[in-house]
Amino acid sequence: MSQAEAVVTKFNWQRAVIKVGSALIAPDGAGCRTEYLLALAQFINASRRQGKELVLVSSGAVAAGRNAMSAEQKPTLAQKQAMAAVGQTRMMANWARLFDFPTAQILLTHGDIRDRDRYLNIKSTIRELLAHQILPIVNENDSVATEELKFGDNDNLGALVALVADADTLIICTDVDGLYDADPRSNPQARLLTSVESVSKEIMALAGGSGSSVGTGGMQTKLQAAQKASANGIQTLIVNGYKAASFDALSKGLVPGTLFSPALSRSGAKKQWLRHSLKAKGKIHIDAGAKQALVQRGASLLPVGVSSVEGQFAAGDAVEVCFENDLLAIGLSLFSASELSKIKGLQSQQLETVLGYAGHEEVVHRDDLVLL
Ligand SMILES: Nc1ncnc2c1ncn2[C@@H]1O[C@H](COP(=O)(O)OP(=O)(O)O)[C@@H](O)[C@H]1O
Ligand SMILES: N[C@@H](CCC(=O)OP(=O)(O)O)C(=O)O
Repeated sequence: MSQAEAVVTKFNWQRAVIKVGSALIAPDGAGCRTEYLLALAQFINASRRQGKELVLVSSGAVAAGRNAMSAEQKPTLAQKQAMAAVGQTRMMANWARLFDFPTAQILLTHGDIRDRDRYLNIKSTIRELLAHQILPIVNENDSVATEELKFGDNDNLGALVALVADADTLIICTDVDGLYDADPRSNPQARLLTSVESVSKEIMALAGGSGSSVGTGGMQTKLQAAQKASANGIQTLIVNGYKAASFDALSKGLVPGTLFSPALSRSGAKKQWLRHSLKAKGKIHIDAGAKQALVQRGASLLPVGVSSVEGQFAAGDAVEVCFENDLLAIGLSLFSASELSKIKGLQSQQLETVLGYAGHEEVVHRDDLVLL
């Protein structure tokens, strides 16, 4: 399908994670530039003015720090980690120049996402930054990531961030127009696929590795990310970040590259995850006022509406939310059963005195709650 036909596809979104590859940050293979980031920054500005929310996942720390060190053509892992440590601050300064609102840095390892407490903290941090109109910029914490702690590539990190940030869309900006039926660098006859319903084995087989000197993973990791996102009800777009026209199209709700459909709705995916992947560890019984807030207003569950707690669960565990013994919802509790027993029925401003620390205001945040 031609590029002209490609822009006919439309898409809707409200909260997106935009992943930017090293090639856009460091088009010369080292250092960082704003040349290819201006159109993206304009898109971010325009989208925010429309009330949409964005999180950036930015690669490029290693490339941005490359010039600061004398290293061989093929640096060792330790050298790359040192380059990332230098480059990360340079890259953040480069991003900050593009926006007249605050940006925030979040560096993650795989271990952070696997650890329940850290996972919840990352989730709350992103939520809070978005609520304050601050742009979170995420990268892998390259200086501390060892093999077993590594995401390895920022495409898969992008999919996980989309999940943690509760985004509906993942936009991967790279140096080609989207997914082709063969690597376009080596096959000039390759054709662009404008939409993909499901990331099947056949689709996976189309992807090759990275063609650039700074990229990691090539199209393979982008398809893995699209697969992960799709299974979690998140749509993925792969677009050419070098072209300002890509961002013009995105601003108009048009797809300038390849659109991967979600396998199910976001709420359906959440429900499946909460019901089947996570076994509920306990029950929270709520009063009539809380039931009304949850069902009619889609509100978060606050301690004031909790009447009793059943079972032993830790913060981050899945729990059932019940009203008069009817199962109403399932969600992730931000408090352990013992903490919740102490704060049930209390107003938000009383929590700190009882718990001895200022914690979450909600027991179950509405983003982590599915009505049944
Ligand atoms: N089927 C394919 N369609 C498009 N690009 C492909 C395909 N197979 C391999 N590639 C390569 O993937 C590269 C993009 O991945 P990568 O270099 O890792 O970029 P980034 O730094 O944006 O993550 C393209 O430049 C292209 O050479
Ligand atoms: N964390 C690394 C990025 C690794 C990576 O996935 O790069 P890319 O393929 O350009 O998205 C860095 O900041 O250099």
